[in-house]
Amino acid sequence: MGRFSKMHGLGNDFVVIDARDGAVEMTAARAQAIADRHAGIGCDQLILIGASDRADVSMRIFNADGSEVEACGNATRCVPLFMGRDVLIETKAGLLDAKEVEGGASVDMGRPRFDWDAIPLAYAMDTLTMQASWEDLPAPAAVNVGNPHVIFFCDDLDAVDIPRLGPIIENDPLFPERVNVNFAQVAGDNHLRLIVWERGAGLTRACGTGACATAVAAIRRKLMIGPMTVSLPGGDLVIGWTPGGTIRMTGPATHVFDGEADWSRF
Ligand SMILES: N[C@@H](CCC[C@H](N)C(=O)O)C(=O)O
Repeated sequence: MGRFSKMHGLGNDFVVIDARDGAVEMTAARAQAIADRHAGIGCDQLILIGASDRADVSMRIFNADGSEVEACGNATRCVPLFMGRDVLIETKAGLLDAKEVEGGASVDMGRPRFDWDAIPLAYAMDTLTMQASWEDLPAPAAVNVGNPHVIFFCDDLDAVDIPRLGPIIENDPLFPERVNVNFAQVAGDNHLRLIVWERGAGLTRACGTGACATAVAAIRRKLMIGPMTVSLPGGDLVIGWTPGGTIRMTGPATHVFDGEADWSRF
């Protein structure tokens, strides 16, 4: 039997497994089976905490479809809660410093990247105002914050058919590694509304890296200067970034319950 914790950041939920002893062998099929909300435990992402010789711990991230990815902002805020202390975390997106704060955590999410081949896109183009269009959506921006994001600043978020457009854009050949699709609306001074269609997980209540990428794109587009509040369906994050610097994300993290499972059954 192996132990796990069920955690979430603004309703973006995780099964977190301590695999520092190397006892859990994770595959795409196993991650997908555990994440299944009907036949498994259920989560948007499965998080595997491992040993690291460069940081306090390492973190591997699997989407609900089994794909292993580089970054997850909401899960990164859960790690200090899971470990019971501030932690330096080794991820495929680099070393991330996560500190507990009242009700959650604050994380340095590193430097965003904007080159077309760093997103990555299939061919060269400006990533601040992309020459790409999908139906009536405005020209998007693209930002890599460890993982790839495309961001649409919409006049009326409620008028966008996100469940239909999200998967079309996620799987467009312009994005060779697929993409997380962010639909944002300016809601006030230093305030954005955001709904995210996540690569490999679909609509989630919140996406931390999506909030970071969208805040950075809003600052690059000179829509606001930050720090800003990003309001997602699951609640609010505060994101700060100054050009050339790293992104600071602060927000809630919640430990729901602990459980035991026989991983060989998945
Ligand atoms: N929910 C996460 C992002 C998880 C990974 C993403 N779906 C991807 O495929 O890159 C967050 O809070 O950032």
